[in-house]
Amino acid sequence: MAFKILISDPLSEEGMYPLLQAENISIELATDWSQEKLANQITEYDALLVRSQTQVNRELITKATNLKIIGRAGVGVDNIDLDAATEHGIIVVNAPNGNTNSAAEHTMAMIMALSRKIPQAYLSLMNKQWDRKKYVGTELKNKTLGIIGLGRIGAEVAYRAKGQRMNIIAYDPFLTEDQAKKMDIQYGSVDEVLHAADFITIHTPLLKETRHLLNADAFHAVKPGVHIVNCARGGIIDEDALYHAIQSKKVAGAALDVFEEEPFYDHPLLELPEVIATPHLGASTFEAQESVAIDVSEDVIRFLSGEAVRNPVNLPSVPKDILSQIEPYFHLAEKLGHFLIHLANEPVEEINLYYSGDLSQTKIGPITRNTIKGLLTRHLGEHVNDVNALYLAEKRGITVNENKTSSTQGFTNLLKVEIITKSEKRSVAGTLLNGLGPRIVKMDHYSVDVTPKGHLLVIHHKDQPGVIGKMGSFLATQEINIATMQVDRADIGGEAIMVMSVDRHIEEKELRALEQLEEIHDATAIDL
Ligand SMILES: NC(=O)C1=CN([C@@H]2O[C@H](COP(=O)(O)OP(=O)(O)OC[C@H]3O[C@@H](n4cnc5c(N)ncnc54)[C@H](O)[C@@H]3O)[C@@H](O)[C@H]2O)C=CC1
Ligand SMILES: O=C(O)CCC(=O)C(=O)O
Repeated sequence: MAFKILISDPLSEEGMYPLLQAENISIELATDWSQEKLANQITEYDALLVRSQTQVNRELITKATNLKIIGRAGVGVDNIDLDAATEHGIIVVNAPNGNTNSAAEHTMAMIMALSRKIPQAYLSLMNKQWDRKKYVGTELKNKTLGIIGLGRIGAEVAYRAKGQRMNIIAYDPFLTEDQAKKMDIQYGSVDEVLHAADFITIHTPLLKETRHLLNADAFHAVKPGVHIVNCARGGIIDEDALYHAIQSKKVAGAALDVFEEEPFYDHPLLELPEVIATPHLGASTFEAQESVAIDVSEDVIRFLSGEAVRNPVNLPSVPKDILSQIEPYFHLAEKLGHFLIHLANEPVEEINLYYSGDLSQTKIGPITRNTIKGLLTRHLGEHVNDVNALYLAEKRGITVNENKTSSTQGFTNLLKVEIITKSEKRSVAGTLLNGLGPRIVKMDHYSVDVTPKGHLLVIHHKDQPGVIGKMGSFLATQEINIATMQVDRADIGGEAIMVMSVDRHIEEKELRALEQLEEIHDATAIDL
């Protein structure tokens, strides 16, 4: 059978070589097609290969009635509607490693161009001016580089910046102090990075939690005269806030490779002389493009020939017959993982899973992997799946232990998940209640009965009369409706918890306002 492959963003010709060599595959280039033409023609194709430009949205996917695989030649899959692809049974693969080096080099080029005002000086020279006073720069040596997101690219930037004799302070939710020490860099919280850095560079994915990570509050906290670099994703910086921070001279300059909306032909930030920019060129080198194109081409060929792919983004790895036996536990496990990671105040070093009752008789490997997936997705994004979850945990130095126990604590099946960080142990346990579905029944040493779905609010507070009333009034003033509420306490008058399910997402600033109430120790919002 011959397969038809459509390539809708420019890919390296050398990188397409595996496809050109493969039997039974024909390629069509659609780099100049409009989104409309793409939507009209997509039904003819078995595979679609893209970079970051093509918007593989639900509308396109719905029309792609023959599509089996989407290959993303690069890391970020935010231009692909993964839920729609999964619903339509289309596998998405990416190339997470091929452009790391180029993106790190581009970041260094941006840092250096920014510190020495090279683009501005070049423009001035092109305008026939020889101005040596205006373009006095700043040395990098002995300056502090703050790195937010120390994954593949962030870590490569750290190595290179050390070569410039910069001091490095970094924050990543998976970075421990020990790991930082081994890399000879300083470990810091986001606030510490903001306060200490002369240059701040971001290398996180764009996630719910990283959207507008650098906002007006963050620019308020930074050192005056800081330089900002973003070669990760537009949207991680609040562009309006950056504009005002530069205008007020709090931020001395910014180097941007990525923007909230791309492409654009006119952008307010580019009217500021302190801003230098490139049109999303981080991965645009011959080497990176060849490498990512080869990686996705090979995965597409593997998939169309019935072989296992190397970089699946949304592929369920569990065979259908096993999945049908464990499916309800599978979902419970992912929710438990996702719930628990929100209780971690420090990087997780160890994850322990305790299976008991009926669960100890089932195949637990896939359930463990889905728990880890639930835990990691919060910070690593949608490319974590049950195929790569254990590998990604190991890469971050997290130990995973599975245990089968006979202690069912009265439930016919129970999965307890425990995380250990440098200074604490947190846990959550869940069960499948016959006829009632999944429930979270323990949070640390407290007993609860919570359906793991929707918007949850977890509060630690002092057990005393009136707290529940105060909470209710506060939420009412924010027009947040409470659907269910659970309360438990350690001792009368001691530490207590409330777990509520509410009708909408609770914003960070609402949580901080809640914590201003005297009896509330901390408030956490979890969307499951
Ligand atoms: N400009 C360009 O052309 C390119 C951009 N990228 C983008 O660069 C970014 C980083 O890519 P990789 O390093 O390959 O990804 P990665 O997955 O290896 O690293 C991302 C890191 O961000 C961390 N993180 C998540 N939430 C965080 C938070 N709230 N605060 C601090 N750290 C957080 C994660 O723990 C992880 O270690 C992605 O957004 C990717 O799409 C990647 C390649 C080229
Ligand atoms: O395809 C490109 O050039 C963009 C690369 C990128 O942003 C990524 O891999 O996340």
